[in-house]
Amino acid sequence: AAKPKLWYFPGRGRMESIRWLLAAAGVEFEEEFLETREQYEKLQKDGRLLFGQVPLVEIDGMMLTQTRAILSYLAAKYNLYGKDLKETVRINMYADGTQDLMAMIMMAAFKPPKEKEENIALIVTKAKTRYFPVFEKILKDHGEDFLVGNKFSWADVQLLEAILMVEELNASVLSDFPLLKAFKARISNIPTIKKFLQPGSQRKPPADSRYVDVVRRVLQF
Ligand SMILES: CCCCC[C@H]1O[C@@H](O)C[C@@H]1SC[C@H](NC(=O)CC[C@H](N)C(=O)O)C(=O)NCC(=O)O
Repeated sequence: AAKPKLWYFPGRGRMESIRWLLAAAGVEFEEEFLETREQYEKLQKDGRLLFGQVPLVEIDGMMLTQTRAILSYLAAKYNLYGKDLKETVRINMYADGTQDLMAMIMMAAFKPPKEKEENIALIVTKAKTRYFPVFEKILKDHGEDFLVGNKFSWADVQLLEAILMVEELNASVLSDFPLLKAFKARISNIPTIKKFLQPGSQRKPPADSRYVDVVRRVLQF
């Protein structure tokens, strides 16, 4: 079968969680990077962007947009979505929470420089007071290796992605969360994830001014 194809800017943004999930599932994918307004307008003209937005993923003969819809499709397709509806809804809750946390980091790149420091401090505080305590408690209460049903799922992939992103802002953010520290080591050692964490993988670096400039140029804002 043809490899899934991802259309997005040359950076993390909303597409990075999709890259993580495909990589965790051991699925190779191709990427088209949007660097010019023309590329974006062509996708629109060709009717490939349902609401005129990216991420866009071509998979199984479909042109998919809407990040959460794509992630849900992939989680189900690669059996990373729980054994029944009760597990699936838990995975959705946890994934939505980590998406909310990562969206703060994603948007921070577009804030004016003078607000950056304050913004980062707020994100780290949110991670330490709202999100990480929840996942530390889940791991403590369940005493299992994974967040849901003691089986590797999309929720585990996204929590690791979020932990690493917050650590890029503050390296000692897990100092009060021993179970999350162990979780990070465990999940990072899953072969498909370990490979994705190696240099040279399709994982993207933190947003920089070049990335912001490309997005602003393509989307003209
Ligand atoms: C101020 C922050 C702007 C961020 C802009 C983009 O850069 C990324 O880091 C985040 C977004 S992604 C690009 C943006 N896509 C979305 O907002 C998709 C939202 C959708 N609900 C999804 O989850 O996929 C885009 O195509 N916009 C065109 C436009 O709506 O006309």
